[in-house]
Amino acid sequence: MSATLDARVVVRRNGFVLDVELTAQPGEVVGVLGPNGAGKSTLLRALAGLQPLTGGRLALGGRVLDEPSTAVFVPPAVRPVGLVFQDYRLFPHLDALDNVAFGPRARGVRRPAARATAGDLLRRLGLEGLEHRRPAELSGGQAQRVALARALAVDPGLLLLDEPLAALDARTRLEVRSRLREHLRGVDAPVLVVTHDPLEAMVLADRLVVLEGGRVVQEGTPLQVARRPATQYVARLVGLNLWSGRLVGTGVVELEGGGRVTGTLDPGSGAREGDAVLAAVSPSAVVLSTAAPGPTSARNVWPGTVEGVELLTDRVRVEVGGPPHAFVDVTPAAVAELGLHPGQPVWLSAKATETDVYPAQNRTAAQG
Ligand SMILES: Nc1ncnc2c1ncn2[C@@H]1O[C@H](COP(=O)(O)OP(=O)(O)OP(=O)(O)O)[C@@H](O)[C@H]1O
Repeated sequence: MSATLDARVVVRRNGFVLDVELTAQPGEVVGVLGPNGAGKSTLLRALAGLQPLTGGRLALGGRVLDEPSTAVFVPPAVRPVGLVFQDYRLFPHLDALDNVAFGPRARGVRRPAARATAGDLLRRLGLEGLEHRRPAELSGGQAQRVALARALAVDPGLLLLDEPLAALDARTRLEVRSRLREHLRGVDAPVLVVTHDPLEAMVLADRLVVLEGGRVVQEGTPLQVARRPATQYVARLVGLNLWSGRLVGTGVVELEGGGRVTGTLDPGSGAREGDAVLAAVSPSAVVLSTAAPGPTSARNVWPGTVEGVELLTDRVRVEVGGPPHAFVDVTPAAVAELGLHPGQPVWLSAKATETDVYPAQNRTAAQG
């Protein structure tokens, strides 16, 4: 079935308000990212019908599934929605084939036809030969594919996946992630993948929707989001320094927390003097020194104090209080040579060409 998802999901509960507009095309994979408590699960549950809307409207292919104002509510069991739970929730007493055949059976398809559909799906997902294994006899990655097959068996108009790789160990996750990406590419329905893992979202999704506090704070392709984070949360996820302020000259930003930075502003961005803008720079593009740098080509030079030193896999990330506050990546050798420690005064510099300046309201920009 191929249908467009068109929803405004409003759920009010115990002081928490989720209010999200969401559209997705057949074949499009949308990654929903957000910190704990942002409302990701609530959104997923609302789309599946496990959490009724308190406002708004949910339509799939023009058919209304939930609309409180008109008292329309299609119960989850008969919704054309496939859901893959984080822990898969396969029936332990049924083999893979009957787990997958369950959905069509529950919708009235006769056993031989339901099993034939299930067999086809298991083959498509590379599980031929495992039809008669029970969940306990499958690896994590195989169980995940059975859960995906089960969700696809009802030919869903919308496919939802909740943290699809969370139950796997780190080593398996890498392999399963690329396979899952291929499988999701072949689905002829809008697909929503909820995750708090940015890498998972970037790899699996065509488009990202970032939720914070029940609202969409950013939307765009993985590349747009990674290059131009709209909030501190997103900046942390994609590993960039992000400062907000106002544009006071060509590429010059007066920062909210004090100080100025000069960056590169895309002339097509439409930003004018006085506009709220963001400046982003990679921690690897900031240079740290213990003495004031002499003449330098870097337009941004400022003093700060080391607040923390953290070893990443191959680099050391130094947190420096400003203003502006910054994360700086240095080599482990540099930490030793410079004797970096908390409380130490240092100098930072960053080139204007490495500092990206863009309008703060980039939700609409990212959609274009
Ligand atoms: N069953 C519930 N009853 C009442 N409030 C709830 C319930 N489940 C979640 N909440 C609240 O709703 C808000 C959104 O929670 P939700 O689980 O949707 O966030 P999330 O983004 O999925 O978070 P996480 O990444 O931690 O799973 C939170 O404030 C949470 O405390």
